[in-house]
Amino acid sequence: MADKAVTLDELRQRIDTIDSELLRLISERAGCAQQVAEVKMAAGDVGEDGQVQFYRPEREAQVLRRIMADNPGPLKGEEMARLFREIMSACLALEQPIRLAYLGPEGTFTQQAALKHFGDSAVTKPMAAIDEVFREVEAGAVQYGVVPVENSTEGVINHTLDSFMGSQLKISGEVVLRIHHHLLVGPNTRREKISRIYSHAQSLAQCRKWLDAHFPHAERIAVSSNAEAARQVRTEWHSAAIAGDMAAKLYELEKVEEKIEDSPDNSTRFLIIGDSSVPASGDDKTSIVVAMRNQPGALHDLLAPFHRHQIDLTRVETRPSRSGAWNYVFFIDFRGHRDDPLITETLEELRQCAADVKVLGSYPVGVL
Ligand SMILES: O=C(O)C(=O)C[C@]1(C(=O)O)C=C[C@@H](O)C=C1
Repeated sequence: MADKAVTLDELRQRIDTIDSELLRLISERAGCAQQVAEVKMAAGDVGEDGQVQFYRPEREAQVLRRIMADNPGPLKGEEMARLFREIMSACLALEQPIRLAYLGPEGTFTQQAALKHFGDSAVTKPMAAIDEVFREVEAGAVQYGVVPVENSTEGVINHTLDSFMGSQLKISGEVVLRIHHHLLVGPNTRREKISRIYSHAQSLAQCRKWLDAHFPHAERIAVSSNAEAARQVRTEWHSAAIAGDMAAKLYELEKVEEKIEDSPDNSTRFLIIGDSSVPASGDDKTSIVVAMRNQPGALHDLLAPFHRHQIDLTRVETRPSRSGAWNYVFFIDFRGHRDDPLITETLEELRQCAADVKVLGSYPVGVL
């Protein structure tokens, strides 16, 4: 005879017991975090900004990596890490709530990236422009800033690279977000009436083929952000916006069509900027900006130390330097931490041939 099937009531009782256990364990963890705060304060564990370092990016990356590696399933590793991300975010808020500025307005992908990286307990403040995010952090009004730096289809965000040139801020983390664009309309708009489509220029470019195929005659209007596009179309019955989930939710728009981006793996990388250096987490990246003398073979000289030491370059970008016409600087990202002896040696060799080398920061490779 087959085993008696488990009933819904029995399963719910089991879930209740497990939830009580989870509740106890999460509370115990939160109590530990409170003690961590006391230990840090007693030890005077201050960073370069003179403040106690409650937020520890390298430790958070290690916690999340371990959770993903040990996850037994059936939940996916990423899903489990997201749950732990929120637990840690709430634990950090008990130590001291973290304050962030991001490229706004509310509802942008940058806000989504900020919450993905820091969790929902972070206190966030939208800024109107990338350089304002830098200024807000420099002024000490917030501890960290979140800015976009490159998109997989549209390339680098020059404003962000240029802002680093005149700033002493360091990179303390990165977060990569899959970007899904939707065609959104307000409550009184019908699809066949759409004659204008608003979005940020980058998003219009990322959906160009889809727009050519489905709305070849609609006027495309570039505005300052996707969230601004979403705000605008709420009251325009003949208009649609291209924006993401956060903006759709914030402005209560209807999705006429989902995931209209031309490239299925459209993603944007964001940087976390702050005052303090981050110790090694075990899987790190370093970003530097290098000014080369204007002479033949400069690019070769620049890359040679990396090649010699077999260092994995993940990005090389060129930008005009601000010091005069025809002078360029290189933004370089590579695997490894500035405290690794191999990286220290590479940077030393680089300094011998470069006019200037500035380390923007070593930080954990994005986990989520
Ligand atoms: O380990 C620490 O330093 C903590 O403060 C604890 C904790 C956590 O909840 O695990 C919380 C915040 C930090 O950013 C890192 C980790």
